[in-house]
Amino acid sequence: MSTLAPPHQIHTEYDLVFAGGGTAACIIASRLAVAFPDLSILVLERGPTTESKMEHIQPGQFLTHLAPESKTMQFYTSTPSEHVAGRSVVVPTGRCIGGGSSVNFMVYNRPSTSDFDAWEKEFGNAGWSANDMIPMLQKAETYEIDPNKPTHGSDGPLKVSFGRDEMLDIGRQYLEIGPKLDKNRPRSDEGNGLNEESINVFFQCPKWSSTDGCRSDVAHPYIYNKNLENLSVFDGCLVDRIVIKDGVATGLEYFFDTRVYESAPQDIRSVKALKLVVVSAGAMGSPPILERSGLGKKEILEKAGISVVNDLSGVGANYQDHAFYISPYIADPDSITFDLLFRGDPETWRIAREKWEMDRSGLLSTNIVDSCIKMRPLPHELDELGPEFMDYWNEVLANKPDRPLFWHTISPGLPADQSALPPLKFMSSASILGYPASRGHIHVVSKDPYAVPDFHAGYLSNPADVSALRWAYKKGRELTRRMPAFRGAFAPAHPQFAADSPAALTETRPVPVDAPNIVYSAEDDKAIDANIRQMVQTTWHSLGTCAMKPLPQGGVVDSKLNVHGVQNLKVADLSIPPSNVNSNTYSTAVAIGEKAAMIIAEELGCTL
Ligand SMILES: Cc1cc2nc3c(=O)[nH]c(=O)nc-3n(C[C@H](O)[C@H](O)[C@H](O)COP(=O)(O)OP(=O)(O)OC[C@H]3O[C@@H](n4cnc5c(N)ncnc54)[C@H](O)[C@@H]3O)c2cc1C
Repeated sequence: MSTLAPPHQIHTEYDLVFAGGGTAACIIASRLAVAFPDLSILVLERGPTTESKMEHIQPGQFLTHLAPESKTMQFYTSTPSEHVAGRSVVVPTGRCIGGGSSVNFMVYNRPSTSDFDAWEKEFGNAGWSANDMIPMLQKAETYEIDPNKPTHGSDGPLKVSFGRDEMLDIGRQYLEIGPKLDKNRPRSDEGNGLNEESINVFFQCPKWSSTDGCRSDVAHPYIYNKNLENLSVFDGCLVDRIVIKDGVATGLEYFFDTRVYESAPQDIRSVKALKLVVVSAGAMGSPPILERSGLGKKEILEKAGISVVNDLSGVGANYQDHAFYISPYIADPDSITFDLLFRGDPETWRIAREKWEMDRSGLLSTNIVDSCIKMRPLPHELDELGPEFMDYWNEVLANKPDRPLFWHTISPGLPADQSALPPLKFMSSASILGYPASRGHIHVVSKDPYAVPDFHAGYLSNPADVSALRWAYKKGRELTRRMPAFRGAFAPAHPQFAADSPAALTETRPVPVDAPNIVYSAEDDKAIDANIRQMVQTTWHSLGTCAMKPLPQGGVVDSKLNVHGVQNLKVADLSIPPSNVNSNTYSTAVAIGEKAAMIIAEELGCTL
């Protein structure tokens, strides 16, 4: 990590200037730089460079970025909330060139057709339906698993594969036991077909990595490996605000970020954008930049001492994530899991490094998710979810059969703070809520770009979300207790059931597949709900804070990504989805990046 003054030679003007150099930004900037060799493009990223760094190349290093002292992650602490047992949840986001793509867990998952269709039909955004967006997904990827599979891509820059090695045994057991336990949910070779057929099937989970054991970030294929002369991407540049004159965005003001360049002078610098400013700082980074520029809700800006340029009430509102609920179980000590790697065990790391260097195999060549299911209640299961779930069901899911309620896996290891864990091997039953009903916000509280924002994650403020995760707990537990590697629940992280309850955590060996399911009492359900509120955390899928909607509905950008009421200013990243997408969001950020590049290219007079 460099701590010297930045060596950058940043000119005073460029044609296009980007605030943020993450997933969407790298794609847009690269596509435009290739299409328009005469255009000068600048990307200012606050985090460090990622070029050729092993922690961004070896997939198995994903958890290292979440260490508290990490310089590649920005941590946002939410205000304490009664809905999560008085806790302040922490939401990290990628903070480096490549953004989330360079630090994420590489789980490959794609939205449902109805997710994109809603953006067009329900929010009036022409050009954003699934028919428009599926080609964007295809353009970006090479689906190494089967390049000819419908809706997948065959020659895009991002590689998708099952990784270098065979699945780890816990992933294999999940795929074997799941369909045996649940006859209505068979195994399939496609869980990402974006349609109804991909729901309620157990499938091997693809990864955003190549068969040669490397992470598929955006920074390497779109930026570093292309070496484009008209594209400058600079690290350690914290964008403070957009310069807006007479309703037109004319450039950016920025500092050199002290977390990357400790000794850099802290004077404010400016750069002109002759044609366009693109804010692409992610769902947590874009609203603060807009607000510091006077674009936001009047009352919030005035309270922060910022002059209002345009009263846009939607900036920073509508915050969404996918609530994540992990229930850890103890695994057979002979299982292969990530736990020793997570704990930093030197011998495990030595072997993993040797394997990766030898033939790109081993734990460092993979992530922690080998198999999964996108689960949706069947008609006869709806009663199990309770009455407070039904309004939500009718509104969000009932008429959209391609939407899951949650995504589920059982992972070999426990990706958590290791300092508090006993030296066991774990398997984690993990559920990610597809379309949480709860909403939060992120707003600035002052002009200072280093000031901690007012962030409220909003998790579980709607009881329907708790009902969904309660059901997920029960489903996950039934599957886990039948897996051969099961050696009992890790009780401190589970609901505190009464000792005489049939739900008490007494089992220490697997039960037969045809064993009866556990019957939970109303008291047990309360214990589960309390545990959900204690345990729920981020899935790192922040989105929706500069929603693409009409202004009267609280929209921030229009369907061409123009900020309402300002010329030459677009937002393009995961802040723009007006509604959520089923599960892991990298693919959606990629599709938005490809779409934004197309929109801007068309406006500049060329078809991509
Ligand atoms: C830990 C983690 C695990 C994840 N796991 C998965 C997964 O397994 N599968 C999946 O599909 N998705 C996953 N995701 C989510 C996915 O990676 C993100 O949703 C996606 O990358 C977001 O893309 P984006 O372009 O919107 O923003 P980002 O990629 O976050 O880019 C925004 C960039 O802007 C920069 N920035 C912010 N403010 C400023 C400023 N003021 N000045 C300059 N630069 C600024 C940030 O540093 C960042 O680099 C994960 C994310 C994280 C953080």
